[in-house]
Amino acid sequence: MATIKVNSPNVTYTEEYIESKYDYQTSQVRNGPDGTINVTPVTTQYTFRTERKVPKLGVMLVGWGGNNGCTVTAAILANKHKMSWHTKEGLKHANYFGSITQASTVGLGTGPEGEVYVPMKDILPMVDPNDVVIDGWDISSMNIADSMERAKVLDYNLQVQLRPHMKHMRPRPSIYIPDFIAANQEERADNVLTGSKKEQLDRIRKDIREFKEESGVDKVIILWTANTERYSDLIPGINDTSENLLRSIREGEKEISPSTLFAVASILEGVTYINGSPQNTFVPGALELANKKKVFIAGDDFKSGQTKLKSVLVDFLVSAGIKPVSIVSYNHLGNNDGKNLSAPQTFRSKEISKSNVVDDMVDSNDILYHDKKKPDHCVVIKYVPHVGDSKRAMDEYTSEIMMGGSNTLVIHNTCEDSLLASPLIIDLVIIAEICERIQFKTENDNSFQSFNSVLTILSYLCKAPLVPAGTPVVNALFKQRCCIENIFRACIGLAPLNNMMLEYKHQTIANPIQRDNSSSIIAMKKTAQTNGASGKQIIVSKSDSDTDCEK
Ligand SMILES: NC(=O)c1ccc[n+]([C@@H]2O[C@H](COP(=O)([O-])OP(=O)(O)OC[C@H]3O[C@@H](n4cnc5c(N)ncnc54)[C@H](O)[C@@H]3O)[C@@H](O)[C@H]2O)c1
Ligand SMILES: O=P([O-])([O-])O[C@@H]1[C@@H](O)[C@H](O)[C@@H](O)[C@H](O)[C@@H]1O
Repeated sequence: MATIKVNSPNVTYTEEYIESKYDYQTSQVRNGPDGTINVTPVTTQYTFRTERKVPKLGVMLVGWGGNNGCTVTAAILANKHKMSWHTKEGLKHANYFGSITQASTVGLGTGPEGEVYVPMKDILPMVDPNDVVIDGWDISSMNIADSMERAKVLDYNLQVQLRPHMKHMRPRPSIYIPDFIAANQEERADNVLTGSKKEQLDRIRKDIREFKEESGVDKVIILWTANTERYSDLIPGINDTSENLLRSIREGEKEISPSTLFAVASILEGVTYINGSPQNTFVPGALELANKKKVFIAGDDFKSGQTKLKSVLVDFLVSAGIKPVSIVSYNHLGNNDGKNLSAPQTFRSKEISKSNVVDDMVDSNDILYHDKKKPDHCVVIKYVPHVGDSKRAMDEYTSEIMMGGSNTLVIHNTCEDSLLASPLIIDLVIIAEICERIQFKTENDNSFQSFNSVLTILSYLCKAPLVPAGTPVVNALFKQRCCIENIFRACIGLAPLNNMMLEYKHQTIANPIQRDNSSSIIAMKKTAQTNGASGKQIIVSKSDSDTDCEK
C-alpha cells in the first residue's frame, strides 16, 4: 500500500475524520424553443467527511449454509490464516480475486514512469475482510464445514485445513414459508422457527442483538444469500406503507415473505440490509421503513457472471455504434440454487433480474434504437445435477453492423458460480460499511447528511440495482464502477480520472514519461507495489505543511 501525499489545501486530516472540499461538476440540459439543446455547466461544492476509525464488523448471512454462504466464510478464513493447498495443478494460495476492493486498483495520476495505481482498499480506511466475524441463519441445520463439503466448490485439501475452523459454526434457525421458494427445498428445512410472523420477527431481532453482544463487534451488516423467492404481490393496505407492513406482520399476513421479514428486522435494529437475490424483498412498505429509520438497504441479485458480462458487452457494442438486436443467455448448473430455480415462480424472479440489465444502454442511443424496439432477449436456466456449482453458460449476441451486415458473438463460460458471487458479498458489506462512515454537505447545507437509505453506490454488484424514486437506473458496468471509484476519490479531494491525457498532446511534452532504469524511478514503482501488502493509508497532506500522518 502506498503512503501517498496529495498536496491539496482542500483536504484536512483530524484524529477522527478525513474532510475534503470537492467541486462536483455536472451539466443541466434543456431543449430550447427552436430545437436548440441548451447545456449549462453546474459546479456544486461538496464537503465530504469520512470517519477514520475502522470498526470491528460482524456480518450475518441469511442462507449461511448455502454454497455462497459457506464459500465466502471459507474464503475469509483461508485468507485470514494465509492458507495454501496442493492441487493437481500445483500449490494454490488463498486470495480475494473477483473483489474490486481487495483485488482491483485505482489510478492516482501520472508519475515519471506513467500511471500510478494503488489497491482500491487503500483509497479510504476500509474494513479488512480477514477481520470480519460471520454468523447467520439457515433453514438447514448443517454446520458450515459440512455445508462446505455439500457445496463441492472448494478443493478437498483446502477443505481439510478449513474444517477445524468451521465445524463449530452452526446457522441459527430461520423463517421458512414454503410458498415463497421451490417445493424441492423442503427436504433441507430442518432448522426452522415456529410461532407467528411477529414472534419470528422478534426472534430474528433478538438474534441480531445477541450476536452483536456476544461477538463484541462494533456493528453488524445483514446480507441475504438464501434461496431466490417468488415475487411478493404488492397489495394496497398490506405492504404499501411502513405502517401497513408492520401491521400486516402483527396480523400474520401470509403475503409477507421471509426476506421481507428479515429486512424489517434488520431495519428496526438499525442494521444495513443487502439483498443478494432477485426477489422484490423491498416492497414499498419496507422502502418507506428504511427511509424513516435512516437505515441503508441495497440490492437486488448479485451481478456475478452472465449478467456482469452482458452489462459490459452491450455497453461496448452500443457505445461503438453497433446495434445488438438479439441476446440469448442460456446456462445450466447443478447446485441447490439451480434446483430452487427449477420452479417456475422462483425462475421468474431471476428471469426479470437477468433481463432488465440492458435497458439503460439501449435507451442511451436513439440513432440505433430510433424505433424504440429493444433487442430480443431470452434467458434460459436449466438444472443439471451432475455439473454442481460449475455453471455452464452460453451466450449469443447478434448485432446489426454497417450496411446491412450482421455480427454474432458466441461466448461459452464455465465457472464455479459461488466463486464469482463470494467476492461480491465481501465488496457489498465492505463498501456498505464505509458508506456508514461517510457524510457530506453542499455549500447550501448547514449540516452534514448521510447517503440516502437506498445505497445505489452498490449497483455495480447487483443485477437489478435498487434505486430511490426519481433516480435513473444505471446498469453499464464501468459507469457503475466509476461511481464507486469517484466517490472514494472525492472523499480524499481527488477529481475523477478524465483520461484526456492533455499533458501528452502539447507540441512539447513538458514531463515525458522516463523509460530509463534510474534507481529512483524503479524504487518508487517498487515502493508503490511492495507497500501494496502492508496496509497503510493514503495520506493527503496540505501543501503548506509536510505533515505526514503515517498510519
Ligand atoms: N453466482 C451465484 O452464486 C449467484 C449469483 C447471483 C445471485 N445468486 C443468488 O444467491 C442466493 C444463494 O445462492 P447459492 O448458490 O448460495 O444458493 P444455495 O441454494 O446453495 O444457498 C441458499 C441457502 O439458503 C437457505 N435458505 C433458503 N431459504 C431460507 C430462509 N428463509 N432463511 C434462511 N436460509 C434459507 C438454503 O437452505 C440454502 O442453504 C440465491 O438466491 C441465488 O439466486 C447467486
Ligand atoms: O450472475 P449471472 O451469471 O448473470 O446469473 C446467474 C444465473 O445465470 C444462474 O443460473 C443462477 O443460478 C445464479 O444465481 C446467477 O443469478
